[in-house]
Amino acid sequence: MSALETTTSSNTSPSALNLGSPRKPSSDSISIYSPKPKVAGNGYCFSGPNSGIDQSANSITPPAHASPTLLALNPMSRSDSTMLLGPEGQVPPSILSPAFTPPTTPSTPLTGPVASKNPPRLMEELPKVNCIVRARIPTTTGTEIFLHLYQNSIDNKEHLAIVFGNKIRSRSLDAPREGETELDRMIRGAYTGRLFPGRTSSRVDDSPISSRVPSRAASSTSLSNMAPITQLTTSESNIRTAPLVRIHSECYTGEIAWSARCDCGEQLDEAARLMSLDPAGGVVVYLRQEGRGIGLGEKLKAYNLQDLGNDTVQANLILRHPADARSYGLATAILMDLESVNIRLLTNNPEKIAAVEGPGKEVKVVERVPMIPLAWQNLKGGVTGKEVGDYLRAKITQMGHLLALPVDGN
Ligand SMILES: Nc1nc2c(ncn2[C@@H]2O[C@H](COP(=O)(O)OP(=O)(O)OP(=O)(O)O)[C@@H](O)[C@H]2O)c(=O)[nH]1
Repeated sequence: MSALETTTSSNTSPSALNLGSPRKPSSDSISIYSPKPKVAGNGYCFSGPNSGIDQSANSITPPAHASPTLLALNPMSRSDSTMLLGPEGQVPPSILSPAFTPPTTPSTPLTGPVASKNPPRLMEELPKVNCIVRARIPTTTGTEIFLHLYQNSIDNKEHLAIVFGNKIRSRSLDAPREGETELDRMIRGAYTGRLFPGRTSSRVDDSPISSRVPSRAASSTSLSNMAPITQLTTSESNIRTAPLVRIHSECYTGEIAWSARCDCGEQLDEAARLMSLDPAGGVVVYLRQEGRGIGLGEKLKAYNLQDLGNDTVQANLILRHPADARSYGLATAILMDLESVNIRLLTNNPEKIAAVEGPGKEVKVVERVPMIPLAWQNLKGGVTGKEVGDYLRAKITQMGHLLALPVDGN
């Protein structure tokens, strides 16, 4: 199913997929922890020599780039821990991973001003990015998008920019490459207008007017679903011309596997819908930061910990990951490459707003556009169920997301 279809997760309730509901930790579930730890002071130690656990791993030291959330919620420093608890009310080391697994996207210590509950991890220097190919994608909704594939100087992942509208261009893509022919340029997508059989020049849009990229932005399609906006300081005209931007972290489960544990698929669809209607165009910067940067395997472990009664933040911490292992330097660099430096950012995440602006304020968020879950607006197509409700609540209460809980508390 296309990520742009608005019905991705709508009718997929956990019960329809025969998923069990999360269990609260009970004395029964505690008994599965093996070997049984012996409490020593505030920590644990093992009596058996074959525990298989590195003793030094029993004290949890947050990684260097851990956000203050991690420090605050470090299970061994919390007297009121509500996490998966051992017999003495503490986290049994048998469920702690023996070592911290580095996040998949590098992050660096904080340098910028603190503007949110979880201060942003700003890279001291922006990574270098290079758009190596771009292609037109006609989509199932009728909107045409231009998919830009990026290489970068800090990881080997293929991060993407999904561009809506025909005003936004990549500087690195358009730059001439030594020795290339016009055909080479067209093959890598460095052309203006659109391709058609027999086209010979990349630079001149010699296509018939009737075949130019259709724009739904100019149509009279209703914007009634559009979320209310929170205005930041800048002139009205700046806001009107700034493209709508979504910095979206990869979520295999929410975008491909119909998961109703999160609203990621819904957010991607909604961002695409809004951008397809916006006269200023839009960009989805799609970062390969699965599981808030911890990777799919670790996220799946986190889901099991959530079914054992922990919330999304606690599960990460038990696995010795930061609550959020992402950084956004790549997004900043990609937006600069797309010459989109004044942006309207679709997010509820205060950390993302501050971080995407970059260490030298290379990008400016002139407006934040909230992403209110569709179900909370009584709109169709939203993800519903206990798991997504718990997840959204934890993002508000634990991660400071700028979202008001619905009045009925669901
Ligand atoms: N570790 C972990 N990652 C999750 C979980 N649920 C979703 N994710 C990942 O979280 C990322 C999406 O982040 P969100 O917190 O939804 O959104 P955000 O980007 O911080 O904020 P918004 O811009 O407001 O959506 C994706 O990479 C998902 O794979 C979870 O329970 N645990």
